[in-house]
This record gives sequence, C-alpha cells and structure tokens, in this order.
Amino acid sequence: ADDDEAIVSRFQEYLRIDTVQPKPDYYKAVDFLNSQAQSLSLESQTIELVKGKPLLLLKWPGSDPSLPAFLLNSHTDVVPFEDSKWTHHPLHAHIDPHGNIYARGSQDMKCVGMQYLEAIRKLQASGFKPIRSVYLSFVPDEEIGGHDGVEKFVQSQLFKSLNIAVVLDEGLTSPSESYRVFYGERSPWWLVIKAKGPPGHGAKLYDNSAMENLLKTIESIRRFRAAQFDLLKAGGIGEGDVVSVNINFLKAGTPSPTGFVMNLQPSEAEAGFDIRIPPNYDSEALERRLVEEWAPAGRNMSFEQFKQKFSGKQVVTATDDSNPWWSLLENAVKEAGGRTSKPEIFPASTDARYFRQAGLLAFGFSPISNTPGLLHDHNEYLGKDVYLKGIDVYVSIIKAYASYESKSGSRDEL
Ligand code: MET
Ligand SMILES: [Zn+2]
Ligand SMILES: [Zn+2]
Repeated sequence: ADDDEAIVSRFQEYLRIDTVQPKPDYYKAVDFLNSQAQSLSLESQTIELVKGKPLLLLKWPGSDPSLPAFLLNSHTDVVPFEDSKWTHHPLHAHIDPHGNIYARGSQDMKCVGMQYLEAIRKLQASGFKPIRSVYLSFVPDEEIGGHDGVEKFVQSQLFKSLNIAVVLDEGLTSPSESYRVFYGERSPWWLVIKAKGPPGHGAKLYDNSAMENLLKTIESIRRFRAAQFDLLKAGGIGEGDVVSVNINFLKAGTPSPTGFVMNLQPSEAEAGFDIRIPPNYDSEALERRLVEEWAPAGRNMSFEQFKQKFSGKQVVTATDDSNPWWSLLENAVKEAGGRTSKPEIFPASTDARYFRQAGLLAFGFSPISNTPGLLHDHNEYLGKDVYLKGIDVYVSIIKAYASYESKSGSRDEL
C-alpha cells in the first residue's frame, strides 16, 4: 500500500542519518525525529544534560495525568562498521529484492524508535486517545555506556517529575516466530589486565617475562570461559544465564619504524576483556578470582576498569502476576497475532539497567522475529514486512498500556 511505502521510506530516512559512534550527528537525528513529532502533535523538548549530546523527550498526554506514565525508550547512536565488508553501504538503507533493508541500526535500534512513532501515527488515525501519558525518549550514547545519556537522565529532576512506572527498551531479534522479551540483563565489566616482566634477548628462555605472565592469565581466563560456555552448550539455559568473557584486544611488543622488534622480549603486555555477569551470579567470587588468579600482584600483574566499572548485582523486573505490565505486554503481543517466548536475561547491556536501578520496571523488547541476529555485525538488515508487523505489535502494546486504568502499577507498589 501507499501507506506502507511512506512508512518504510521514513525508516530509511532515519537510517541514513550518520549517528555512528564515536562522532554521531545527534542534532540531525533530533531534527528529523522532531519533525516526525510535530506531524503527530506530540509535546517535545530537547534536553542537553551534556553539551553536544541532545536527548529528545516527547509526550503524548493522557487524559488522566494522575496515573503514572510509561516510557518508550530508544537510543539514536549506532556502532561503527567496516563498510568494505558490507554488500550494501551501511548508511544507504538499500532495499534488496527480498525486501530486506540493509543499514547499521536497522536492528539496533533505529527500527524500534521509528516503530514507536509509526504506531502512534496509526493509533491517532484510528481515533484512539490515551488515558495514561506516553513518553518517548530518544537518547544519546547508549553504545558507549550511556553515561552521558540515560545514566544522567534518570538522575535529573525532570525525569523524576515525569512519574514513569514502566519502560520499554530494546531487545534482540528472534530466529523463530516468537518474539524474545528481557526482564533483566547481565552486568557489563570491561577490564584491562596488564603484565610486566624483565625484558631480554629474543633468543633467551627465562621465566616471568611480561608476555609469559599475560599468557598464564589468558590461559586461566580461557579455562573459565570454556567452563561457562560448556554450561550454555549443555542446554536448558540462555545466553544471559552464564558469564561471558572475551579477549577483545591484545597489546604488546616493542614498536619499530618497520613494525615490531622481533628479537626483544617486551617488558609490558596487556589484554582487554569484555565480561558480562548474570544478575544472580556470585560476583564476589569472580572479583576474588581476578585478584588471586587473573591479575595477581605477585606475578607483576595489575588491572584497570575501562569505562564499564563493575557495579554489582542488577535488579530484575518481575514477570509474574505481581507485575500487571507483564501480562498486559504478553496479551497485547498475542492480540497483534504474535507470541512471546519465555522471558530472558539480556546477554549484553542496554539503557534499561539504569531505569531498573532507578526503581522502574523495564522490559527489553524488539518486535523482530524470523530474523538472524546481526546487531553490531556486518550486513545488519531488517525485512520490510517484519518492520511493518512490528508497528502493529506496538499499536497493540501502546493501546493496552495507555488504556490501563488501575492506579497501581509502579514499582513502589509492587
Ligand atoms: C556496556 S555499555 C553498552 C553498550 C552495548 N549496548 C553493549 O552491550 O555492548
Ligand atoms: Zn542497542
Ligand atoms: Zn548495540
């Protein structure tokens, strides 16, 4: 239909805005989103908690302002890409003959941000009026930790004054027909482990060189990683239920103008690890392991936390009868002809963790079924039909949430 074409081309327009880290054009994104908001007569304000990093807050006011509101959150930034490895340029939003839209952010998560707006457009066209207020936030910097985005937003007086009970944020794609929903997530912990040791001739065998020290740590971490991976492979649990550890950079060697010096054992070596810890994991045991086994000072080792400091246990959101927003969500998806699978722990990290820490209820949900997970990967794409179907799912959810009249439903009361 004509409508669908216009909907898809608005999505393409958003995907074509270069909001790639580390230099996202946030103003261009906010201008575009604001023009959409204007066409929907939404109230709008742009908040700059940090200069150069605008956060767009929109409101569709409900008829009963005494009821707690709900928030639809999405981040405007996307992760970088290696465009030479893509079949279509990641900022062109090319649609192939199968109807797949190729772009960075097509799954993570410009789709969701636009789907919220399109769902509101459809609801308005149908004459629907919300009882509870609907807020939409388009936030910066999620992909670099959210420190200048949602972390500061939830601490602001403005945020506290919004009286929000429940938040929807991003989820993950599902390879099957049913949608995935997340009620909690793992704690991110980014660690740099450094080794020192005596330098020496490249031909000499001796103990305790920096390289040998670092490799001992790497061997030990890899055994731990394998044990966690085995638990996952054994089945019955999800990706978010075990600890993941990956070495994502290695740095060592003595540089020379022609590369690296080959016959010199370096005095320093370091490795960077991305670690994600499930909410109910004994994190103290892990911290002990770090100090005693992975970075023992006695072996000339030290460690540093890189941006994602370990912050202990994560709060999770209830998915039983104590939380009315859970069954409202489940039923709304059903009414739109979809199905949710058993709620999971999100294996990576999202801004939802800041909302949960601030005492709000939050679900991670991206209505993307029958699609391979290509977040942060080459050739990220989303099928046009999956995108359009997702809008109808949000129509159903927003309708259910915005018409829920009970006074209760905020975390304090549950
Ligand atoms: C740890 S900050 C979050 C960045 C990104 N969403 C990730 O999970 O890697
Ligand atoms: Zn994301
Ligand atoms: Zn991401």
